[in-house]
Amino acid sequence: MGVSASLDAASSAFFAGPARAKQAAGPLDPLGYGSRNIGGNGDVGELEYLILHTDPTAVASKARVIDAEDPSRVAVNEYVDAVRRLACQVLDLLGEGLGLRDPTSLSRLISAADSDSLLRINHYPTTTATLQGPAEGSIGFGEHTDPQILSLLRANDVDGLQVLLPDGHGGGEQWVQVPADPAAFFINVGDLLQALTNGRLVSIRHRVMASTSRSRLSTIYFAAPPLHARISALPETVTAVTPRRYRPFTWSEYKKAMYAHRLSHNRLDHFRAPDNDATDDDTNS
Ligand SMILES: O=C(O)CCC(=O)C(=O)O
Ligand SMILES: [Fe+2]
Repeated sequence: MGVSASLDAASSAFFAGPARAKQAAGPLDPLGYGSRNIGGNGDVGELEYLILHTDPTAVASKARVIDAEDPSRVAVNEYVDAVRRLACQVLDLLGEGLGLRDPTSLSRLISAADSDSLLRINHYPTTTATLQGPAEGSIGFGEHTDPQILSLLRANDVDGLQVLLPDGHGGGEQWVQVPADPAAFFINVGDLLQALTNGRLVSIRHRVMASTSRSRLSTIYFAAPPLHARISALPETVTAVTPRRYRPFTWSEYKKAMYAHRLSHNRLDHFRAPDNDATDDDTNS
């Protein structure tokens, strides 16, 4: 069985298990098992999920819950190793594309031994699997941007993911369905990558709509820097015409802002460079 199939099998078995066993992986502190409650500020969704820290010691202690048969937690560790390598390759290509003097400066942020990266496994149950059951068209996972650097999402063949495309032709912003493709990765720019590239790359708003008939299983690797990492626009992205948009901050500071607000909040707004406020697109009316 391939790396992805092994993890999917372990995840499906975990979510199909008794509530008591799932609760044993929680409570969210903030990592662990959660259900419906998807934010500290009243955000709810029609899903259950498991969040694991990706450092090998944390995987060894927490991944036991989805990998009970396997004492070395092979499924989770192998998956994390593979997606971390893929994330580094994507970041190196972006580094090249952006013309960075050191194209590896982005990937080095996430490959540090103390990186704060996470693995999140979401399970969106069907109507028959839940007591109340989601109504067709209800929100599975509310709109948000991913806060980290890069997200690598893989899901089964059940649709639901949508992205908010900016107003291109005067018709306003539009939610667009991302067709499910179990063989593909959906790669999301996170808020930190937007800040690091001074807004050249944009963290896109997305959400998941619930389905009543088939359950969606998605696995997302959130590539993050170490907590103390200083996030500041790469010098190559700051020019006379594109002045610094955000003040430097640490990932730890950013996480605090994240926990203080609702999921849908635009957290980067709190980190705007002071002298850039007047020149920004949305404040110059
Ligand atoms: O489950 C999905 O397909 C997306 C969920 C998501 O956006 C997230 O966990 O950040
Ligand atoms: Fe997300």
